[in-house]
Amino acid sequence: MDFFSPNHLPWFPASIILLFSSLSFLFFTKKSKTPTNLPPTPPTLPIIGNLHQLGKLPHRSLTQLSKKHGPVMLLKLGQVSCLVVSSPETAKQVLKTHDLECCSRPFSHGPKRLCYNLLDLAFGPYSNYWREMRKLCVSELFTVKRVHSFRHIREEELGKMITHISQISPNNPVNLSELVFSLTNSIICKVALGKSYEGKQFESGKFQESIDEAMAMLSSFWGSDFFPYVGWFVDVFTGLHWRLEKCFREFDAFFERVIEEHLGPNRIKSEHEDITDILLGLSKDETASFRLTRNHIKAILMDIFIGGIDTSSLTIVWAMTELAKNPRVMKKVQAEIRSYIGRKPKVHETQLDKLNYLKMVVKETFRLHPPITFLIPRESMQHCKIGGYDVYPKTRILVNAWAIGRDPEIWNNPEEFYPERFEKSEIDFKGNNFELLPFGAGRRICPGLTMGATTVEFTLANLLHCFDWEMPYGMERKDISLEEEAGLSVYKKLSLDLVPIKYDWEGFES
Ligand code: HEM
Repeated sequence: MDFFSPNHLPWFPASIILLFSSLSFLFFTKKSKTPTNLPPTPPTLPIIGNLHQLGKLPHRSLTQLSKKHGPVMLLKLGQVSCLVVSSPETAKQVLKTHDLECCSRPFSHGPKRLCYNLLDLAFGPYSNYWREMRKLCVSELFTVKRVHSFRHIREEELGKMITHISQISPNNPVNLSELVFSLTNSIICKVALGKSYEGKQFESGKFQESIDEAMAMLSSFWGSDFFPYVGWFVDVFTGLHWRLEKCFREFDAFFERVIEEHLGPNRIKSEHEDITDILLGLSKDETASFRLTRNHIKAILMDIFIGGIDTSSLTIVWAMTELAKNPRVMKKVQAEIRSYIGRKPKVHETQLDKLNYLKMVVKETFRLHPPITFLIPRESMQHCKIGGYDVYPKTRILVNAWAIGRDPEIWNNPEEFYPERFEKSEIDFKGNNFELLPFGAGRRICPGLTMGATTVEFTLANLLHCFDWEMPYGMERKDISLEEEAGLSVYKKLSLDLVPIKYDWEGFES
């Protein structure tokens, strides 16, 4: 039969259509027959899915769920598919083997507004822009050399805190949670902005409250993130929209003032550049791959505030809490520091490398209390397999670093604070060991790792060198609370109050 003869011409297009529809039928039927191997999902409720199972402390609830359903689970959070991984092997697959497929960030309304339409590093999706921005930040702001150049700031601010504690009347407790927050806040303000701000710049009058509010906006449950089309109504109804707008305006006005001060004629040029100086300098570079605008600078400053203050301060507070509960470890780490430093009044940053047991104490603190328990959520961009299960694009991914740190398959007596476990172990927190992930790993690993770890070690070394720490009158060690409160980071719910006893150098024998 000649299909091209004029008599058969109408059949030709019809057959083509038929052929294509049969092929596509076969193709789709074949595809639907390919078994998709989705990870196990705990039982869901209509509409909300697994949201009701998150509870007040999601890192703990999801650890419990993973004990039942395994180290790879697929949750339904409203309309959003969310993969939760809770073992070193599966974390490695997300953060290393499939890092490229899994290194975007899910969209969220809080970060979008606070981080200038996601011009920042921490919450921006993976893109050419993000890669360039990360390169610029890593090579200009977060190098080891740069971290060392801010040493004078850490020394000055810590010196002030030690003097303040020394002046507390005998037997009076100090609120270490408040003091340490104020310390890391002053350090980050001076590093980023050149001077410390007490909070007068904000309506609340308290810097901590403004930072807390920003953290709340970033970690809040945004209805519109999980229920497209209708969720915005929940956000308006709960007042979140209004709070976000107010928080953004306050920070924006604050950053604007700081930038104006840096550009103004009255600015006294200091021998030390702060991060705003560096960014303003880079914004004049016409050869750069992209031109930094004010919004880029403000977005990076926002990341530094959000990423740098709470994470370091709450690690120091958790470490002091565990040490106060474990006098054996406290004495051992103090003996190490004091025998190495001798009668000198302070520990210098250059001496930290010799304090091996202190470093183990810090690792043990990160193991039990990683500040960002799920890291910052990631989002897959392409299909990949994690733990043998299919993961499709646009899946939100949570790595439960908290669960991994307490997994009895990996750690002996995981609930015990026992720094000696790191004595003969190579495990570190720099992103190569997936058993210990306080800073994450892969393309999105925390660029402030050196800055954060140095602040934590340096502060602890000096607090432990200069003072002995006793319990407040009428309180026993077992009364010290380990209760947590979850936000973007996991805090100690009740403040840590301890009595500082100035160390008696006369009686010291080295
Ligand atoms: C003890 C201190 C700190 C801890 C535990 C910590 C932890 C983390 C974690 C878990 C992440 C997410 C990693 C991932 O998604 O895989 C992160 C990202 C980030 N951190 Fe830190 N951090 C600390 C200190 C700092 C400091 C001091 C700064 C800045 C001055 C900083 C800036 C950032 C930024 C900008 C990101 C986003 C990186 C990206 O998405 O590319 N952090 N941090």
